[in-house]
Amino acid sequence: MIPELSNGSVLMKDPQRVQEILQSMLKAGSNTLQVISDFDMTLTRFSYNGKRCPTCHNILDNSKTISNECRLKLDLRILSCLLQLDHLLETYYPIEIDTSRSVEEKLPLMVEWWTKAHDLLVEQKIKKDELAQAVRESDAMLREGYELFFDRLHEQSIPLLIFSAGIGDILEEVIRQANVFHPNVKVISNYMDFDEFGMLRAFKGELIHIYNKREGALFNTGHFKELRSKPNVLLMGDSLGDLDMADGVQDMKNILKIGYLNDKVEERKQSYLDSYDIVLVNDESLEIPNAVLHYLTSNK
Ligand SMILES: Nc1ccn([C@@H]2O[C@H](COP(=O)(O)O)[C@@H](O)[C@H]2O)c(=O)n1
Repeated sequence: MIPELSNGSVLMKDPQRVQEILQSMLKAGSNTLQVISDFDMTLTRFSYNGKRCPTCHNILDNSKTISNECRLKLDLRILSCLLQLDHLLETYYPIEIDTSRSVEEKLPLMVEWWTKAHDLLVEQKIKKDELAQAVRESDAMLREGYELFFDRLHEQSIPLLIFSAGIGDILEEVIRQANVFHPNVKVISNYMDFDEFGMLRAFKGELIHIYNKREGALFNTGHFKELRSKPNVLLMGDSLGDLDMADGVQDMKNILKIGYLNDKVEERKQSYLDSYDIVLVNDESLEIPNAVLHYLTSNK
């Protein structure tokens, strides 16, 4: 067994099954492996020094660049938008992680959250060239060990699909500024549509939220067809909706699912143990995915 799997933050319902999946994937070889990962709160930290870290959406909500400009212009309408975005987070995030509500009950409310937030962002007239500074000034942080994670996947030519219900333009900027946006990384997410003056006017394509990643995966069959020779999947997520991210994979042989349980641990522990092979509780690092990748690529 991988020694790191004995860490205190690691929970497994069936360690024997994890061992079998790992052995089967090792035998198949790392040239048959692809990684599919969620972004917010999976590749990025959930908290740092006791303070919540921002999601892609929050980076814009909290942006000093954007809000300072609004203040300078004394544009109260835009300032009120920023307050409304904060209010949306306070209203809808507790619903997202509420274990007493079913997915069916939450789904329309999640669509409502994403739609209202995107409408408010469009109202703010965000400029494309403000995004890099908003990310630079933000508290967004990739999890500890991210260089090793991204660099090893790149060196070993293992494709990494980042499948996010966040904002693709922001997510790309975060990994670009961290110097890990390597050519083996592909992103499926919500992308901004800018007008000819570089002003945000809409979001492109179908909305991706936390409960429709299956549709998103099936819509992107082209990507998965290209990876037909890679039927072994390491999946990483932080919500139960992330479990659908590999639904487009062609002729899957093995899948190892690693789930970060960041919040409401006691209420959600059992459902995570029932759904993910490895559950990482309050773990702000990529130590376990890195140990798994080290194991799977060690005999190449
Ligand atoms: N207006 C919004 C909508 C969603 N979020 C959070 O973003 C996360 C989605 O991104 P993934 O990379 O995890 O797919 C989701 O968990 C929401 O909490 C937000 O902050 N603001």
